Amino acid sequence: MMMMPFKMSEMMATMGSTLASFMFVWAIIRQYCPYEVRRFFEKYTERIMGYFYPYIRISFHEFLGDRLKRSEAYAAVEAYLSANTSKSAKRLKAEMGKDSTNLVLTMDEYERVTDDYEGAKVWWLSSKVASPPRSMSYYPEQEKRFYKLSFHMKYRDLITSSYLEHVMREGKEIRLRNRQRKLYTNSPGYKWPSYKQTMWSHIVFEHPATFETMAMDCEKKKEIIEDLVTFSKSKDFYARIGKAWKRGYLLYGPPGTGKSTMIAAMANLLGYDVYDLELTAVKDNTELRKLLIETTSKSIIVIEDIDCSLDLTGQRKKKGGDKLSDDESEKVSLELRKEGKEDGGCGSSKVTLSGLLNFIDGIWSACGGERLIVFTTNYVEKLDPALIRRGRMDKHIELSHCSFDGFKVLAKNYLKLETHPMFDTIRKLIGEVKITPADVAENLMPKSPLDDADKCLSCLIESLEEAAAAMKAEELRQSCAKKEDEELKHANDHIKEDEGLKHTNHTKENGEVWEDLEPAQAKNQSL
Ligand SMILES: Nc1ncnc2c1ncn2[C@@H]1O[C@H](COP(=O)(O)OP(=O)(O)OP(=O)(O)O)[C@@H](O)[C@H]1O
Ligand SMILES: [Mg+2]
Repeated sequence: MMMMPFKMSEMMATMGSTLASFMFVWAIIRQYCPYEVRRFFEKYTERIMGYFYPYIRISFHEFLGDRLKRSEAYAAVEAYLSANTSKSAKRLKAEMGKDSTNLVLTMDEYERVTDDYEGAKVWWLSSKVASPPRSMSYYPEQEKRFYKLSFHMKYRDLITSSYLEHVMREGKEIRLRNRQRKLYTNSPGYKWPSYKQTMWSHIVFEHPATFETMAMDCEKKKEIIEDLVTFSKSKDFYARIGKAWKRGYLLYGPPGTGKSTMIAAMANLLGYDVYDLELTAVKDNTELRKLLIETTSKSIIVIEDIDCSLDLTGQRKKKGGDKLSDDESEKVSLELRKEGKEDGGCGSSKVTLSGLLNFIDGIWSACGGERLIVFTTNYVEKLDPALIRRGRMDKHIELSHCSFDGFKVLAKNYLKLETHPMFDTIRKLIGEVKITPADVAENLMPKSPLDDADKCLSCLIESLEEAAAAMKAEELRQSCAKKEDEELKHANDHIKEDEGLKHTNHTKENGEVWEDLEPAQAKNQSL
């Protein structure tokens, strides 16, 4: 028993010196050995350490295997750490954020930060390893970045079930908030070369329109905003009622009333991407379905001017307007193909109404979820009722001529005016004439640096007066035309009456006919 302390201290000394020599060897290996040797030692030291080490470690690699796509989990961790730990980290990396307006700070390489979650302490390390150069590799760099999460094994359940879920959820939300939104198109002019797998091409979506800047009735605006926000928060509701999480909007009204502007405002309100679908460039229903599958969630699929996009009956029309038979249609198709005109370009689409209906609410339409489908048209009455029935186009929104409320929004946007002595005149005139918000906006736009608010408002009043005069002249012309029509009709009726008396045909019971006789004379003859 007396020997124990001595033996213990001796043992400790031996262990210490072994560890020191091990560390020394390890330092030399790290410094001078080639990658393969280093990796070999790393593997075995990690295994040995694993037996004694009370901590659990989880790695999140930026690229998994040979995949070129960045790992979603890594990106979520990166976003989470940049938002939650950039205040505690001492070494940070700065990168330009979206819109190139602000800097985003993230942990620098080999930086370690701590995080607390329900009483558990965890450590995050940002690191990278050098991977061996591959003979067939396309990319020259061989650094693989990863995050390592360490925590005590007593928190295993808490961390693996709850903390990681929390990190992923928050990270994804932060990424969504910070991401550059995109405007996609399937137009052939923008198509990727065929080796690219996607059918959509995109640019950054930067439209500045918001509901605040939209000129329209305040109540209607509020209702639309509430509808959109409710939709975006209704994932569970849609799941409960067994309906795909999507909603159709039909925007209709004359040109220049803000249909396209409203789509941009919707995208900006909800933070969605926009897929601008050019139907005439879609070859057939199969291609339409492929396009649908390639859209992501949190997006708006837009078909503008749906009434003139296609003949959505599934059949081509002859020049005279009659439908072609299937055979004739196929013949035309072949001819067009021979002439090289039917290659997916405009006007050669074989998308049918049923294909489009399937696109909107067929089984495939449920993939992805959280999507708005928006149609715009100037002529709602031209559309097939099946296309716009509730359930497909759930909300019909009419965008109409500019009201005084609408004008006030535009005056605030363009001239920073909330009130002005000229507003009364404008209120009176705008109630009498039909003017689109686009026309009002054009009048309020300063045309030279010297144009002030008074000049712009006078310009608008002038336009409104001209429109009022034109409207009165048109009303007068119409009432004159109506009067003339009535007089003409009256005169014609008289003539017909006279002629009716002179030229009535009279038939005897035996079938003989007397013509050009007065009715009384004819009656006498028949007797
Ligand atoms: N309601 C509105 N609020 C604010 N600006 C508007 C509104 N309507 C039109 N504008 C202005 O007019 C321009 C044209 O509007 P927009 O393209 O949205 O009209 P539209 O209804 O889509 O027309 P079209 O039927 O011809 O496609 C926009 O750039 C915008 O500046
Ligand atoms: Mg438009």
